[in-house]
Amino acid sequence: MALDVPNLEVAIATIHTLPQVQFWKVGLELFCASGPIILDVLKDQGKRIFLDLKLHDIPNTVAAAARAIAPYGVDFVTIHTATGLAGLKTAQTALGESSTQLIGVTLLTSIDANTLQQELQIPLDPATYVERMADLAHQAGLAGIVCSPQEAARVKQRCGEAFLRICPGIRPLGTATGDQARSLTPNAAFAAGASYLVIGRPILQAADPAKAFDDICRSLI
Ligand SMILES: O=c1ccn([C@@H]2O[C@H](COP(=O)(O)O)[C@@H](O)[C@H]2O)c(=O)[nH]1
Repeated sequence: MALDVPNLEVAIATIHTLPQVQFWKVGLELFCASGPIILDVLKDQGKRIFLDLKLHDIPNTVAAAARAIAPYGVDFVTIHTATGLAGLKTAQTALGESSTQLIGVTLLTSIDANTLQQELQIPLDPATYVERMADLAHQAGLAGIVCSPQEAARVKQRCGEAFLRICPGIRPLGTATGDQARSLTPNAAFAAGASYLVIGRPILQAADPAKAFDDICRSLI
């Protein structure tokens, strides 16, 4: 679950409201507000951690950032695949013996074909662009990628089962799509080959977040 909340106090309250959640994603908003202390809070409670910092810089800088992140002992950390092969490789090497798995963000799930082709002037459809980025991440030795559930099946077929497909852009029926442009329901996402689903607002903004979480889990059985 995405712990997309504004500060440490709200984060702690949210973790207590949803004790059944075992794997939390800490993103830019919370990490900038709280710093690494939120990681200690989650570790003290035995939770798994996905640190979604989406590194994107020159190879020397992403490697230095990865070296600084390694001692946190999180499960996953993200880097944009558009960093390029050299940056992906140096970041992967910089994590060294750490158990943290490096995950490449291929194409943000908020980007649709029109934005990709007209605004960003990339002459590919999203699925083809994601495939290219998945290939780069695979070649660089990363553990997997973030992609939309709409591309999960193609990436699984291309890069193999062991290469993780972590999918945000998850929207249970009847929930607002918001800024997510390439989404699927939880059930359809797993059926398409997602290894992990990342879900934030459909649970956090529900009238009863614990019920929303349980309903999603039940929909997967
Ligand atoms: O391509 C991406 C990469 C990361 N995210 C993150 O996932 C969650 C999704 O939250 P929702 O509220 O369920 O939309 C959020 O933290 C994003 O930063 C993504 O959506 N797409």
